[in-house]
Amino acid sequence: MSITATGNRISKTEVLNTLFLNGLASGGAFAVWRKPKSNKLEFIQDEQSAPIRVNLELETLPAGFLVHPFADQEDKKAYFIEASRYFHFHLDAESDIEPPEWFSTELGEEEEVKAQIAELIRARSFSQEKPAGVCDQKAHFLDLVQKGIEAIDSGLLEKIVPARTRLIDLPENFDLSQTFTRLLETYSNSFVNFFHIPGVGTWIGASPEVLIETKGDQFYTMSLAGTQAARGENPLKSAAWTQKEIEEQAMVSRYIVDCFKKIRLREYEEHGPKTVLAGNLLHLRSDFRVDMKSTNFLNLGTVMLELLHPTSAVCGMPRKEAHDFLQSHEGFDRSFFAGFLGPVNIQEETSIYVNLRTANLQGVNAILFAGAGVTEDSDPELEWEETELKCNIIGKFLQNPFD
Ligand SMILES: C=C(O[C@H]1C=CC=C(C(=O)O)[C@@H]1O)C(=O)O
Repeated sequence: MSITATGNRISKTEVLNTLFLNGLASGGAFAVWRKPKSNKLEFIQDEQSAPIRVNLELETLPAGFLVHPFADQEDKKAYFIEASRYFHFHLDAESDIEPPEWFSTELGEEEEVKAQIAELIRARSFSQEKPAGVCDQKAHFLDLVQKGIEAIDSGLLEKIVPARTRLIDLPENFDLSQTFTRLLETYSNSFVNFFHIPGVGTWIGASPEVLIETKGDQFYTMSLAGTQAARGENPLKSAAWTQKEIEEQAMVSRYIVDCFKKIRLREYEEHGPKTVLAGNLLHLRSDFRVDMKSTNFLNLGTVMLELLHPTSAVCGMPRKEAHDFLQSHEGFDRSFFAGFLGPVNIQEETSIYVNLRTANLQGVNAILFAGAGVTEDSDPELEWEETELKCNIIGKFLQNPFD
């Protein structure tokens, strides 16, 4: 198989293999993603090998891809993949993809290419700067949830979102393009993403949660919480939510409204909550929209990014106490899990997502992450099961993408 001339029919797998191989072989940073409900696959590459960090002033940044860990950063900066190359194509168009000049890379046989990508991942995916910690003991997580419930009962917290990890082996014949393809197919409502920043991290995920989005004059955010497995013919219609889940999601909405209040923003639209599907899971979601022009908040993206992260969907309430609680008791570094990531100023849109349903590739292993919203009515065993479901979202496709 070779991709050479413009006008060639290029399959999805060929495109993905080319993007991953080019990106990993370049020695620089790159990201590949597809936004929720979109058919557009996007690729960005920064060929310089030293990672860049930038201030979070979204409106002044060039086109690029932002990646920020869960933890607050002393310098208030985030990693940035600046677009020295940007490319997109439509996934439903199997033909007539006009590959750009640099795309004309001769690839070998598909099996050989897969093996090369797997080899490069093994060699390049170690993160020296922010290796994610591993904490996968069930007993530890149950104890953590119990401590969270006690902290809520004592009045210290209203809500807490403890997380855990699961360490898995990547298969010998690990197939990154097929894994990514399966995520694209299965999670059409999610932000399917992969990024590699040399020495910093290599992550793959399918996030259902927008943190902030700006398109022209419009600003969007959402509150997402409550989880159950999708069941039956029409899972969206038949879902019933418990009081615990309704309150858990309402707290995330309240957190967003409190942020609006802090900046005296009074004109916003709130829709929901409604039940939404993220692959085989259901969540409760409310959507918020603000007209940045009529409210005279042209930098609302930047302002809200600072106020919202970490939301009470991934940390808890009140924010500081919840953050301190997790630092003291969780037992591992979340690294980029529950941080945020996404494209900035690409075709006048900025879309930043919470980094959920994600895995950190580390050589021959992957670390999966999942958290669960805990309120006073939580049952530790059920919260553990919820994290199992969330870990499976990425885990099953890393281990067996042909299933
Ligand atoms: C923290 C996670 O999910 C959040 C988003 C949606 C539903 C959640 C929940 O039901 O607990 C979490 O707040 C995760 O996926 O690891």
